[in-house]
Amino acid sequence: MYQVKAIDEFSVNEFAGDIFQVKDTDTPDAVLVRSSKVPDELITQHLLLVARSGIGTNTINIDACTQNGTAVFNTPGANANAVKELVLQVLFTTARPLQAAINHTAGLKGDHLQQQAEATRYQFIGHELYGKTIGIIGLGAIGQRLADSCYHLGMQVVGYNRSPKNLQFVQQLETIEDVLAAADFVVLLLPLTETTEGLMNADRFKSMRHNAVLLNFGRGELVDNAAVIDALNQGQFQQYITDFPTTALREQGHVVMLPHLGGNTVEALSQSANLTLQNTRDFLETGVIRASVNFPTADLPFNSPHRLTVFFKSRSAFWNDIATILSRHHVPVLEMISNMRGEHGYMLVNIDLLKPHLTAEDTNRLIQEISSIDGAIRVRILTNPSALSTHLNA
Ligand SMILES: NC(=O)C1=CN([C@@H]2O[C@H](COP(=O)(O)OP(=O)(O)OC[C@H]3O[C@@H](n4cnc5c(N)ncnc54)[C@H](O)[C@@H]3O)[C@@H](O)[C@H]2O)C=CC1
Ligand SMILES: O=C(O)CCC(=O)C(=O)O
Repeated sequence: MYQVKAIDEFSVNEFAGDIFQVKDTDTPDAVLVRSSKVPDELITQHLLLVARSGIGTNTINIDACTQNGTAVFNTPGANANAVKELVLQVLFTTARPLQAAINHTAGLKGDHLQQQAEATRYQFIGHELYGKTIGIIGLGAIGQRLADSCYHLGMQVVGYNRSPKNLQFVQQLETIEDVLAAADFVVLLLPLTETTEGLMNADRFKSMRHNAVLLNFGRGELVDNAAVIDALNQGQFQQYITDFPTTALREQGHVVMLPHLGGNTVEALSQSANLTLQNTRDFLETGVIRASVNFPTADLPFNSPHRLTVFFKSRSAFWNDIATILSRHHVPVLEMISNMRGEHGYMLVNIDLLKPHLTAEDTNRLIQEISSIDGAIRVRILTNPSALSTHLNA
C-alpha cells in the first residue's frame, strides 16, 4: 500500500483505500500539494510522484525530482475559467467604482434616498471596457479564454507569448514592449521561471501608458516590487492589481492586493483535486503518464499480469540492455511503449512474471539488475490484480 502525504487541504480520504493511504510521513511515496513549497527533504528514494493541484509548479524542485526519477504532475486548464472570470470581475470593478458607490449608498441617511442618490451619483462616473485595449502577456489556457471574452466585450485584444499561437481574437505583437505601449490594461498570465522572474522591471514600466492598469495573476515574482512602487509614484502608469500580496506593497498608493484568489472557486478546486487524484492513482497503479511536467507521456492498456516501468537518461541501446536481462530471466515481453522528453525517456513494458515462475526474491534481483543499467533512474514492477486473477483462473 502506497503512502501519500497531503501538503495543504485535500479531501483525499475518499479516494484512499486499496491503492494508497494518506499518512503524515517524512518518506512518502507520493506528495499532493496545492500552493505550498514542497520541501526538498521529501524528495527521497521513496518518492514516486508529486501531484500539484493547480498549474504553476514553481514551488516544486522539478530538477531534483527528475534526477530522482520522481514524476511531477499538474492540472492544466482545470482552473483557467476561474482565473479568467476573476480577471473580468477586476476589469469591470476597475472601470466602474462599484464598491465606493455601494458604500456611499449604504451610508445615505434620512428620507428621499432616491433624490440623494441622483444628486450625488456624479461622483461615481466610470468608464466602459468597450473599445479599450487589453494586452495579455502569456497566451496559455487562461490568456486564451480571457482574450476570447474581452474580444466579445468589444475590446481590442493584443498579446504576447513566447511561442506565437494560432489565435483568432488576439493580435499578437512582436515584443512585450509593444504590448505595454498599446494597452490600457496589461494582464500577466505567465508561469514563474528563470526567464520570467522580474520580467516587469523599471525599463519595461517606461513603455506603459500613463493611464494603464497592470494586473498580475501569474505570480508575484514576475514583477519587481521596488520598481513598481517607483513607477507608480512617478505616474508612469496608474494602478497595480496583484493576486500575490507582499509586505513591500502593503499600504502603497495605487496598489490593490488580493489573497491569491484566481483559482479559488468550488468548481476549479474540485476539478483540480479530482485530476490530481486521478494522476496519482493512475501512476501508482499502472505507471501511465498522461500529463506530467517532467516525464514524457506514456499510456498503454495494462492487460498483462505485470508491468515494468523504467525512467531513464537516454542513450543508445538502452532497450537492448533491458531486453537482454528480461530474456536471461525468461520473462516474456507482451507489449511495450517508450517515449522521450528532452534527454529523458520513460517506458512501460507489459510482462508476465508467472511464466518463468519468478519468486519475490527473483523479482527483486531483476529490478536490481535493470536499475544498474547505465542511464536507469527509476525502475518499478507493477502487478495487475485483475489480469493476475484472470490468469490464475484460466
Ligand atoms: N492567480 C491564480 O490563482 C492562478 C495563477 N496562475 C498562474 O498563471 C500561469 C498561467 O496559467 P495557464 O494559462 O493555465 O498556463 P499555461 O501553461 O496554459 O500558459 C502559460 C503560457 O505562458 C507562455 N510562456 C511561458 N513562458 C513565457 C515567456 N517567457 N514569455 C512569454 N510567454 C511565456 C507559455 O507558452 C504558455 O502559452 C500559471 O503558470 C500560474 O503561475 C494559474 C492559475 C491560477
Ligand atoms: O488556488 C490554487 O491553489 C492554485 C492556483 C494557482 O496559482 C495555480 O494553479 O498555479
